Amino acid sequence: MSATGFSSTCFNRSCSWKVEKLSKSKKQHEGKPFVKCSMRSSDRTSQSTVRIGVLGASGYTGAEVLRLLANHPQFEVTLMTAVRKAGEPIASVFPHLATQNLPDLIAIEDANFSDVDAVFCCLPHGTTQEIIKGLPMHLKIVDLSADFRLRDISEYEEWYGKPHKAPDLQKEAVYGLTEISREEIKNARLVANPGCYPTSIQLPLVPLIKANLIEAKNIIIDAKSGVSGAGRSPKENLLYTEVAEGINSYGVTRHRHVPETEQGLSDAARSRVTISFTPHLIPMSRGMQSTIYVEMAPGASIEDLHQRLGQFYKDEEFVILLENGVIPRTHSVRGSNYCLINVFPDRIPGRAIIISVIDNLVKGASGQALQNLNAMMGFPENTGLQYQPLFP
Ligand SMILES: NC(=O)C1=CN([C@@H]2O[C@H](COP(=O)(O)OP(=O)(O)OC[C@H]3O[C@@H](n4cnc5c(N)ncnc54)[C@H](OP(=O)(O)O)[C@@H]3O)[C@@H](O)[C@H]2O)C=CC1
Ligand SMILES: CC(=O)N[C@@H](CCC(=O)OP(=O)(O)O)C(=O)O
Repeated sequence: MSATGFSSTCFNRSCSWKVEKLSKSKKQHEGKPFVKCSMRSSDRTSQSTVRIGVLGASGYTGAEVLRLLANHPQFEVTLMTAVRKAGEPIASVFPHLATQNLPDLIAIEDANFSDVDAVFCCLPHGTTQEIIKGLPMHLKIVDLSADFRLRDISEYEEWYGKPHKAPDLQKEAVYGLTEISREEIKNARLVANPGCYPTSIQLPLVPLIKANLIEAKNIIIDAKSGVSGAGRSPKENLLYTEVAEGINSYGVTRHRHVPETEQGLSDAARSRVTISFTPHLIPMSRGMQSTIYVEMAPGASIEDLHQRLGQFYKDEEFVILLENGVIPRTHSVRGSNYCLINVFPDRIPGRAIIISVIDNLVKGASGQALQNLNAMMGFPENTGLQYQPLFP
């Protein structure tokens, strides 16, 4: 019994121990995650618990992994790293996570990876490949950066402008677009989690290209992202004054998600696909929309495209084809792992407009990463991911 005369079961993950309630009012917090486990995390580790490291836990995708894991009964965060924020408790970096029982942030050099079973790498591009190289072989790794997404190392070096530091690891990395590569992901040790734009584009296009319902040429993508897509590190172009009340195109003709997207579409087409892609930064914190203009194959109709996507994703929990005419909105996926898609007739005969929306931090990053680790560890893919969208 706690001082308030009330005890409750720890809400965080698989802990079945009694915990002390922090609030005076039982009614106010009953059944909600406003309880703090009084045990040390090492006491809670049991055989069924998977010990998780979050590298880069003080960034946006790291924070999102932590938020999602609060609802995961088997994954227990035992290691969290940072650079500028190393040494700080998570509550001082992210007060919204203050009620979770999490270890303090430490420098990666001080991490003991033998006490961890799996890691989410939420680190900047280029740093990940060096760090992963030094990790023990028993670890399952989901890398959220772009370091292992491009199979062709020379293409990586061309688009990222530097030599790849772990080309051997690239060979074993599996590209983690879950709904498309599930079987390989299940057996992978290292998964390269897709970029947010490539996720929102490939999910609708891959099934259509595979079924020869659209031409794998003349594909035009106009995409928009919320500002969290650029990470939490301060940058001049991300200042409120630069982003608010405006729209900023960037990476015009040369965004690094072009080769990643073309790689996936080319695999689907079994021939080289090139795309026109222009991303935009828009004044919202999270969310992403890709509006995609395609040429239908001779004889194909909007109904054929709609039917194919509905059929392809009928057993998928997270990819949803909307009813005819319903417009996907970023508000309808905010905070969730869903991708909503729909197909519309273009005024130009023979062409179609496809709209796809995701939350860049969830299906576009941490949610898909958790979906992948679930698959790799043999858990139901939706574990910890059953958040309804936050609307409006
Ligand atoms: N944001 C998004 O929507 C998406 C991001 N991604 C990718 O995920 C990765 C993480 O992105 P995001 O969370 O947005 O980035 P942030 O900039 O928000 O966070 C980066 C994290 O990495 C740490 N870090 C910075 N430099 C180093 C270093 N040299 N060595 C070790 N750790 C370091 C930071 O620590 P500290 O804060 O202490 O400096 C922080 O914890 C990136 O590769 C990004 O491209 C992928 C899909 C979508
Ligand atoms: C708004 C914004 O800046 N977005 C990022 C994309 C974030 C993402 O998906 O992915 P990766 O960085 O992991 O490739 C960009 O355009 O570079």
